[in-house]
Amino acid sequence: MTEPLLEIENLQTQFFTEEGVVRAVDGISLTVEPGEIVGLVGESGAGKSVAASSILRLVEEPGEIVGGRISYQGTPLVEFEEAPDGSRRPTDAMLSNREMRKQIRGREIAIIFQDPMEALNPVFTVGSQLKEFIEINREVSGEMAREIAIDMLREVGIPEPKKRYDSYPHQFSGGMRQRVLIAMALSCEPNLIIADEPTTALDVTVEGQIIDLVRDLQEKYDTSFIWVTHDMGVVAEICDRVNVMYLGEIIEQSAVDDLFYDTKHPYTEALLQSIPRPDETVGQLNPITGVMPEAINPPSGCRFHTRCPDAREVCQRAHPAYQNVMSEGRDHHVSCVKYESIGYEDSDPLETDAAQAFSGGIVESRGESDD
Ligand SMILES: Nc1ncnc2c1ncn2[C@@H]1O[C@H](COP(=O)(O)OP(=O)(O)OP(=O)(O)O)[C@@H](O)[C@H]1O
Ligand code: NI
Repeated sequence: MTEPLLEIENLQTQFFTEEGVVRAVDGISLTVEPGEIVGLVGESGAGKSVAASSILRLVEEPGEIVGGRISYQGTPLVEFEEAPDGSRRPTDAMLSNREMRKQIRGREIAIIFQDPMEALNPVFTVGSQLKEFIEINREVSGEMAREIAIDMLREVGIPEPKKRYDSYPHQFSGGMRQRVLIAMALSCEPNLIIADEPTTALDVTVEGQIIDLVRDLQEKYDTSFIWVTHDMGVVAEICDRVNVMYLGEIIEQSAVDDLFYDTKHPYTEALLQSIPRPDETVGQLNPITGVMPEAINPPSGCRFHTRCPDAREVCQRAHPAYQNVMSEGRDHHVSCVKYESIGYEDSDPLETDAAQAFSGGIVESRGESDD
């Protein structure tokens, strides 16, 4: 087997706030193989963006990566060891901030954010920003960088790229701006692009066009992607493998078809139930009941037990192990008490929002964060 392009082991990222410690990413592990599109899916607040920015060590204050390991082609981007006094410190091998900036960001791993207006400066032309990015990250300048920039604009489907080079970001539509960001990410020919909900702000037609574009470019350049989304429909269209996140943890991970056709975790099941289908009216949709609890004080045992239709008494005590249960010979990881022999079968059912909803009761949102 070839070495994975990116390997994340037991990554933990926390925010130290006045209210307490937010365990935004709480021990996730995943790999990205060369040429693969790996999905990271889950509801708002699951920790997807924090996980994505941790990879490039772009976590903002008061956040900090506090544990685990990330390696890119064998080079440690994040790595800790125990100091003689028992505290935790970065290893000598872990890249410095300067090395991250000079060697990794942009050149090896690029990131595309949800909001192109935030990434593009409104006072400079689209072309000049793309050109500058190319000059900083590749050993080219002047006319050569300009030509590469125009080629990239053409490559991502911007019509009349020579003319549009001199346009300002506000003269582009949302979809076109997102194409510019994809051009920017691709322009340094990175091996991995992290795309954090790049199509969420776009309408469905434009979203479809961007997804087609990414699929074509992926085939042409063999770039790997980590695709962050809350939309299982997008996962089905674009991903090879998927990680499902809930409250800072990955609770299921498998090949995309196995996730859809051999679903193991009740949370994944609930996410799949909530995808709108053309043959169903909105009334038939099955939204997931309740809201995700706060990461600052997650539920005991299985973190999903408060909303799980299958929850039993044991689920509020036992934190399920993350284990490989296989789908027809392929790796399929899940953390759910049902797959352990710790007495799920003999345990009494729990009254949860979801259990009530499934028996026809009225579901009340238990959201407390907004009031
Ligand atoms: N700067 C911050 N300070 C404190 N907590 C933060 C900060 N940024 C993120 N968090 C917390 O970290 C957790 C994970 O947030 P994150 O943005 O990664 O979620 P997400 O899965 O990307 O959600 P969305 O789909 O809404 O983008 C949340 O509980 C969030 O409140
Ligand atoms: Ni996010």
